[in-house]
Amino acid sequence: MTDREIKDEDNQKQTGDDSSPLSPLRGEIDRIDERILELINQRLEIGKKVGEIKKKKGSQILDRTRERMVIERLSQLNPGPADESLIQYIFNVIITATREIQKPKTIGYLGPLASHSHIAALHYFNHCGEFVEQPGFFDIFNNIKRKELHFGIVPVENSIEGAVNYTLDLFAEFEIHITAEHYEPISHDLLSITGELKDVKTVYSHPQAIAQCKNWLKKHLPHAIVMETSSTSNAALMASKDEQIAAIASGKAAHFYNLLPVASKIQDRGGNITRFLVIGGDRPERTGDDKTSIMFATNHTPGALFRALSPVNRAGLNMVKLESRPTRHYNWSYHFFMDIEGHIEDEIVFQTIEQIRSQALYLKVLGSYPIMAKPEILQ
Ligand SMILES: C=C(O[C@@H]1C=C(C(=O)O)C=C[C@H]1O)C(=O)O
Repeated sequence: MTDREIKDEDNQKQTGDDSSPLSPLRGEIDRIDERILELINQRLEIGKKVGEIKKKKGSQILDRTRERMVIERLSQLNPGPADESLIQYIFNVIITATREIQKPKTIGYLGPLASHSHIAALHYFNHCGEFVEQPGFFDIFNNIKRKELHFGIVPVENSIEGAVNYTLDLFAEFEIHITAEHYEPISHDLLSITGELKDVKTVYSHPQAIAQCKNWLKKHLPHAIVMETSSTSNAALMASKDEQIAAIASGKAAHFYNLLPVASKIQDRGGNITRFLVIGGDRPERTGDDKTSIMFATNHTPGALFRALSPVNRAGLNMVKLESRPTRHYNWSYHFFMDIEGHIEDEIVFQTIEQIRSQALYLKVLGSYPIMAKPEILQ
């Protein structure tokens, strides 16, 4: 019997053998889950029909008034013990899925399956939509431009490693706007087929993940061979083919590649967060708590950047980010990427950007979108 089969049997013993007082209750839960599953799918089928009628009538998919009524009615009907906020949370997800199925949006992410970009996309879009694996960041931008994708999600900054230059450079190359920002905590698990430390002879992962788990590996797997892969999800794919290979990858990769955790959260340091940008789709309306991203280039003359930044200071706006990247047209000339608080529809933001434009060689507004709170994470 393999270790995995023994683990499965242990699980069964804990949960499903006939003599356990848990088993009739677990049986009931299974049957209730089947009914919930069937009802969710029925609701989605009806959603599709509603969508067809709306398409014929030329009406909008989203009907906020109706959505509010649905939630309020259920909150009133709710006999408990489910908390009102739980009911609202669950039905908001179901309603989003019912809306999405009427006009599925396509979302591009850097693959393969279970990459950090994929996980960020699933979290940001609440698992609703068609998630399309892309071979590179360039393809995400290019396919949005060609209208093959509605949205894309790309990393722009990591709390430990800093700016993701490749993404910044693509904003210079493409006329693609930012719709939202999303912070994704990055955590590493060690995954393998058996989930047993003693079976692990080789560890695969992306160099960055290996570096972030160095001490753990030294302590728990001092003799293992460590091999680099192009992504953590590629490592998970390798581990799914050989019992002696373990991958440092996200916990979610276990689910996609049918792996078990040997150990969880093995990074030497907590607080690793990546900021992603959602690109494409409609331009978001002003919410009152927004951020505007711009990029510009200045003359290569003394004080040019200082002059370009002075309007921000004069207007009393909060500049929350400034990055520079070589333009790659002329040596020592730079693109500047700046985030300021406020929406381009705020008069003061608009006027300030126009003043920067008058000082710049060129300026492009990348988008105004709601500010997301940075998550506080502990190891
Ligand atoms: C299904 C509909 O489309 C959307 C989804 C809704 C839902 O899931 O209840 C409600 C309103 C719409 O935003 C509908 O209009 O009834």
